[in-house]
Amino acid sequence: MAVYLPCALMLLMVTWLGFLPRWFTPLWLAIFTVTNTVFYALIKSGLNLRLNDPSMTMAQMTVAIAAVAVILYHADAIRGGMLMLLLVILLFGVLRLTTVELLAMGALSSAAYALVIVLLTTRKPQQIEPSVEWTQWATLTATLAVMGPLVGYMSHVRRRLSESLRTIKDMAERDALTGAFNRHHMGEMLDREVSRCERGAPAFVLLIADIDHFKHINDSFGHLVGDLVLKRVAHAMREALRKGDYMARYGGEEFVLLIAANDLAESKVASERLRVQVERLRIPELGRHNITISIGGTVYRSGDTQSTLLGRADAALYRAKHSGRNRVECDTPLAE
Ligand SMILES: Nc1nc2c(ncn2[C@@H]2O[C@H](COP(=O)(O)OP(=O)(O)OP(=O)(O)O)[C@@H](O)[C@H]2O)c(=O)[nH]1
Repeated sequence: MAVYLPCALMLLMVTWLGFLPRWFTPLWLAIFTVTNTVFYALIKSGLNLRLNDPSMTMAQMTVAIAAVAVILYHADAIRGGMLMLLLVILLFGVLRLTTVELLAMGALSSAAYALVIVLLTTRKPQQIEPSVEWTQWATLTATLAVMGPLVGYMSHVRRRLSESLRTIKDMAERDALTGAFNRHHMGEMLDREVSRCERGAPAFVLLIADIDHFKHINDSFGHLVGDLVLKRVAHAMREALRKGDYMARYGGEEFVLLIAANDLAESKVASERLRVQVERLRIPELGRHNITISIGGTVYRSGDTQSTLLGRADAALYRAKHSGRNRVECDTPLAE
C-alpha cells in the first residue's frame, strides 16, 4: 500500500495534466489492483509455500515491469521521467534476490523499454524521436547494470545479517549440546505461562525429567558418551512431544517440559510416552546398557509461581527416584 499509493496518485496527477489518455489510468489501476490481489490471495491461502520462491519476488517484479512498459507506451512526452519507475522496481529485489537474479530483472526492464521503442517506431512514428528514446534506453540499461550488483550486495548483506541474528538468538535461547531451550529461556517461558493462566488461560502441566544413574554412565563410558546420551535422550523426548509442548534443559541431566494438559491424569499419557520413548532408545556406544528417565510432574494451580511449580515437580521427581526410578510420579495422586 505504501508503495502503490504514491504511484497511483502520481499517475492520476499526470493524467489530470493531460500527459496520459483519460481512459488509461483507471483501467491500468484496476488491472494492477486485480493482479496484486491475486498475489495477496496466494500468500494468504498459503499456496505460495508450494512454489520454489514463496515470496514470488521475481514474479511480482515481472508483472510490475510489464505494467510500467504499458505506461511507457502511452506516456509520450513524459516517457523519460516514467523510466524511474523501473529503478524503483529493481530496488524491491533487495528483499530477496541474488545479484544474478537482479541483473536478469534489469535486463528484462531494458528489454521491455526496447520493445516499447520498437512498437512506437512502427505504430506511432510521428510521436517519437528514436534517437532520444535509444539514448534514454542506453542510459537506463547502464544504470540498471550498475544498480544490479549494488542492490545484489545490499540483498546479500541483508541475508547474512538475518542469518547472524537467527544464530545469535539461537545461541541466547538454546542449549548448545542438546538443542533444547536453555534454563534462561525456560524461566521466561514459565513466567509467560503463569501469567497466561492468571488471565484465565487453560492450566498446563510441568514435568522434570531426569536421566537415571547418569553419573554411572559418565564414569563407565566417559564424558563424550555421556554427552551423546544427553543428545539422544533430548532428541527422543522431543520426538515424543506434541506440537505446542515445550522442552528446556534445566540442568546437567535434567529437562523441564511444559505440556498442554488440564490435569495430571491427562498428562500421564504424555509422561509415559516420554518415559517409554527413552527406555526404547538403543545407543550402540553403551552396548547392552539401557537408558531410563524418572519424571516428576505437577499441574498449575491458582497462585502458583515459577518456584512453587518447580518445587512441587522436584519433590515428585525425588519420590520417583526413591521408588525405584524409570517411573512417573506426580504431586497429587493420579486418577487411574
Ligand atoms: N557428559 C556430561 N555429563 C554431565 C553434564 N552435565 C552434568 N553431567 C553429569 O551428570 C551427572 C549427574 O549425576 P547425579 O546428579 O549424581 O545423578 P545420577 O547419577 O543421574 O543419579 P540419579 O539422578 O539419582 O539417578 C554428574 O556426574 C555430572 O557431572 C554434561 O553436559 N555432559
